[in-house]
Amino acid sequence: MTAPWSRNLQRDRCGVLTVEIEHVDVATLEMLEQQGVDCQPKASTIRIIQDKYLQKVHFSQHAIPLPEFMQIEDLEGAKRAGDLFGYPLMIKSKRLAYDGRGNAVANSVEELSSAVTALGGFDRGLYVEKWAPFVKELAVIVARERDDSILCYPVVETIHRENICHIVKAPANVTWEIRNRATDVAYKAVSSLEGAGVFAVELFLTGDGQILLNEVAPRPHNSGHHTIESCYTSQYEQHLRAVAGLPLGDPSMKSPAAIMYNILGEDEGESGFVLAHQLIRRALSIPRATVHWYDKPEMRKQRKMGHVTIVGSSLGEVEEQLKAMLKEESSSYPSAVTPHVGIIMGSDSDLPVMKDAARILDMFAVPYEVKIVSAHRTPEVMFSYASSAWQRGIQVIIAGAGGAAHLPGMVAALTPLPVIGVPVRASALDGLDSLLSIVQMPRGVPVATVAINNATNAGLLAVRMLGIKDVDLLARMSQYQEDTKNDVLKKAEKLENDGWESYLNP
Ligand SMILES: Nc1cncn1[C@@H]1O[C@H](COP(=O)(O)O)[C@@H](O)[C@H]1O
Repeated sequence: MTAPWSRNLQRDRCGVLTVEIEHVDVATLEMLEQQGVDCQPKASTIRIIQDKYLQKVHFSQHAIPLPEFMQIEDLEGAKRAGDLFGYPLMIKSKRLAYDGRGNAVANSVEELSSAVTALGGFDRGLYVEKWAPFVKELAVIVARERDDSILCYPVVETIHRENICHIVKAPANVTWEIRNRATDVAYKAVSSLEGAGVFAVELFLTGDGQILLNEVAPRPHNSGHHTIESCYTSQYEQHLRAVAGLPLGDPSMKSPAAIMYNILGEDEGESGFVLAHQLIRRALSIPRATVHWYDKPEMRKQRKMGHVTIVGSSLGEVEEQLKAMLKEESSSYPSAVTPHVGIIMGSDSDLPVMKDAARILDMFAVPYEVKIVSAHRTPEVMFSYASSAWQRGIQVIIAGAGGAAHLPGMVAALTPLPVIGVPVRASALDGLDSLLSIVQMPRGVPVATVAINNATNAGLLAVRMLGIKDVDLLARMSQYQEDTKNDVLKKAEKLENDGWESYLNP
């Protein structure tokens, strides 16, 4: 196949690779210019990509699920579409529709003609779409090689305000099944097109779990800006690799979560610049935030002037930091260090035992939280704690309880995180009751159970689990084992040298 975007690759004497781009849309040009690329595009375009109506026809021919649509040429046609699809009705311009431009909603038949006028009239080339009852908007950046091989980036959630992309959350907070479905539709859509490079596939998630294709942008896209900081290969690098016929890079995320916030012009002119700079100042005080300023000469309301990406260990964490950044009076930000381990126990009477897990985590400098959560006395608290822990960035839960110790098992049933159970000796049965309550879990819901009252081992096991993706932590664990061994060797030597009687009565 031919690669529509690049035919001539040249390397100058300094080794700079020039990619001659032949087919490019206006948004790509803007994007490349923002990245400091000098663009001199040729005039030719690909119809299927430039004309959104034809693009939709193309996708429907490939049985890719999308909202119903039809072309309109006059007011009568628009009214017929309204009768067929109902209101609100989405009216779109076939070309040059992006960043909120080229879309208008008619809420009733009376609003049809003003919506059409707002789009520049029927001569612009319009089509209508049945309103998609979406609960979330998702997007997938898909990279396609010159040899047609395809790689997909993680599914993200895009949040729009007045039709303009406002926030992107990566990965999207949806089930694994929905992520797979979204990736599948994105993959099929890009497979049905021609060309090499990255494509942004915008999708609707409906209330009944359907994924509908909204639009495909054949270029790096706002929904992929986060990849610069959060993925092993940014969408820009990937785009160049793809058009240049070089091997594609790894599209997976190197940080568990990222949030991207578009800096939109809040006011015209100088006062808009002042407001944007205040926001940037706040963004710069967030430890893992990166500011991108596009250096556009003119500030206009709602114009994309730059963006901020915050990466972190969970969506909950980066969302909190973004929230703080957007509060104008805010001067302090939630620390980048969120607890990695949750230590929970059924009662404060368990604390003398459970404190040992906290001591170990302190020793290894692992951030943690300690809470009282009872499966029987505060079941609602237990439910919300366990079901939100993952999103908040907790990676391991240590749960201790005595007697009818149901806390670890119930928590394990409510979270995909590993749960370590500590049987606490709390009753007349000497802890055997809690040991059996914790260890005898049904198949499918595992709890790693330590010995009665041995919260120390729970702490150590949590450190080992976290060490899987933290080489420093694993090295410290190895040192701890070395120190423990040396302690024993020293004692053995002393016993050998002093004899047992003076060892016991020094
Ligand atoms: N199983 C259970 C449910 N809610 C609390 N417990 C456990 O009951 C024991 C006695 O709690 P308390 O001292 O508050 O009476 C504690 O070990 C506590 O984990």
